[in-house]
Amino acid sequence: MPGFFTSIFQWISGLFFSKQAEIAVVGLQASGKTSFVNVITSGQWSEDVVPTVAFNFRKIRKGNVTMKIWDVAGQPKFRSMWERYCNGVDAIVFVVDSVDHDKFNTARFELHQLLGQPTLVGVPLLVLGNKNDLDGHVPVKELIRNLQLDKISDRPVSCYSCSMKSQHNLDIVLQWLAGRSH
Ligand SMILES: Nc1nc2c(ncn2[C@@H]2O[C@H](COP(=O)(O)OP(=O)(O)OP(=O)(O)O)[C@@H](O)[C@H]2O)c(=O)[nH]1
Ligand SMILES: [Mg+2]
Repeated sequence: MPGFFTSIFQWISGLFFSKQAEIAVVGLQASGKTSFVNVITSGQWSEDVVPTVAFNFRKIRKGNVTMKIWDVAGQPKFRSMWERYCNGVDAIVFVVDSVDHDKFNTARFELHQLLGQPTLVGVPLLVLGNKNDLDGHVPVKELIRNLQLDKISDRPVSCYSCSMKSQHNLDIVLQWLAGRSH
């Protein structure tokens, strides 16, 4: 019976205190965007993820926060779509494969190109250095340097090292996202 009253209380407080956050997840192909969305949605890690074509849309509820998430494809032919999905969101999540050193230059170029769009001025940015379960991953400090995140001054910027596979740091990532809700 106490469980019943707790559920009723949670339902009622959800009605009065519910918040929303709309989030766009972008980054180069195979950086782990879909894995990120899968893990935070279902808590399930899987090696078998197919490359995204165009985009996936997911809606999830974490506590009293409902998140609408655009998981946008990262292959070159889809990158011109990123701006459209980032326009009007509460946060942009840019996922980087922190082991794939050869792609840091391209990631930096695409990120700064995106942030240079007049429609996206001021939108908060979260950069995730993913795959830190693997040897050779770069730490946050190096990622900040490689992606020139210190040159971004027109919006709040955060950067975390994480792993979708081990779920390392996903708690602080979710906290950061919940902090963008309104
Ligand atoms: N070891 C490890 N592998 C990961 C991690 N996250 C994702 N992967 C793997 O990286 C590959 C690409 O993951 P996806 O989630 O499909 O990447 P994506 O960014 O959505 O790729 P596109 O949809 O093509 O843009 C898959 O084989 C995943 O299993 C991680 O944290 N650690
Ligand atoms: Mg994908």
